[in-house]
Amino acid sequence: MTPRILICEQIIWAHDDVKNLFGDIADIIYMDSPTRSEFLKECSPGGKYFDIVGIYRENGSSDKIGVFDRELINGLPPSVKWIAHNGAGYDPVDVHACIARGIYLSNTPGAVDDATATTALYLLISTLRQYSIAERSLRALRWKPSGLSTKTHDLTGRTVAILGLGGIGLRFAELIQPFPMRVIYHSRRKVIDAPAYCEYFENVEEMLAQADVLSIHVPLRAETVGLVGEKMIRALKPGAIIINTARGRVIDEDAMIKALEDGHLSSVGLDVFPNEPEVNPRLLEFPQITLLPHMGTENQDSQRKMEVRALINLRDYLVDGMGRDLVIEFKNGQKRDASL
Ligand SMILES: O=CC(=O)O
Repeated sequence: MTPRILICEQIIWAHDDVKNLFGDIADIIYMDSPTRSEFLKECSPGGKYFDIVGIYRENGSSDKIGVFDRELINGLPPSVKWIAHNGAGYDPVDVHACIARGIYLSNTPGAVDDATATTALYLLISTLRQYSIAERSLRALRWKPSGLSTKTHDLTGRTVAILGLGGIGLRFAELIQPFPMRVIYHSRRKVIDAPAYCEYFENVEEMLAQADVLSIHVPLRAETVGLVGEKMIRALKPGAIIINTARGRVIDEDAMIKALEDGHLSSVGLDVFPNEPEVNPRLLEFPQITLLPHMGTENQDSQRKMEVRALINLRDYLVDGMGRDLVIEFKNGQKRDASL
C-alpha cells in the first residue's frame, strides 16, 4: 500500500516540490480538522488519518490543533514514524513524547540561517544607530528626536558576543565581521571549523565582560529557559545591548526590564517574546528599544527553503529509512552534555 503523508496544515511555496519529491512514492493528504478534538478523532481507528506514516508540521497548524504536545503526540496513530517540523526551533513539538512513542522528529537547520541572521543584523544596526526611534518620530510627523547622537554608535570596532555558534550564529558572525566588528562567542564547546576571527570563550561571564552587544542564538530547551538572567545581564558592560532572535523565554524578561530601567542595558532588539503573539506592555515604555513581531524567517525565499527541507526529510525517510535533519536528542541517545 502506498504510504500516506499528512500535511499539517498547508504548503505555501513548495507545491511543485511536493509533486517532484513524492510522485508515486506517497499519497499526500492535507489536514482539514478545525479543532484538536476533531483532529484526534480522525487519528483514531476508522478516522481519515489513521494509517498515515509521516507528518509535515508547520506552525500555522497550531491555530487549529495546538502545538504537538504530549497529548497530541500520544493521540497520533501507531503508523506514524516521522514528524518533519518546518522550523529550526522545534520547541512546539514535545521531543521526549516523540522518543517515547518511537516517532522520529526532524527540523530545518540551515534553511533559516540567512533570514534569521539578517534579522539579528537589522536589530544590531537599529539599536546601535537608533533608526527605529527615528522612524517612529518621523511617522508621527516630527523630525529626529534631539540629542539622538549622544545615544548612538558606529558598528565599526565594537565587540559582539554570540551566545551559541550554530548555523545562525555563524552566519551572523560572517555578516558583522566585515564592518569590522570583533566577534567573540561562547558555545558548549569550541566550534572547530569556525572562522579564525571568531574568538572562543569557555567562560561565558568573561566573554560578556568584553561585549558591547550580546546576540542570542541558542535553542529553547528546559536548560535554556531564563538562561540570560540577572547574572549574565549584570556580567555585561554598563550600557550594553542585547539582541534576541532565538526564543523569548531564553531571556529572563523581568531581569532584562529591570536592567533597562536602571540603565545597565542601553537598549535591546527583540524579534521573539515569551508568550507570542503577546508582548509585555512594559516593553513599550522604552522608546530606545527595537521590537519586531517574529520576523526571523518572514520571507518567501527562506520559507520555501524551509518547506522543501522539511519535505526532503520525509521523502528520505520513506526511501532510505532516515532523514538528514533528525534532531539532536535522537542523535545523542537523549544525552546532551550542555545547554548551548
Ligand atoms: O523561529 C523560526 C524557526 O524556528 O525556524
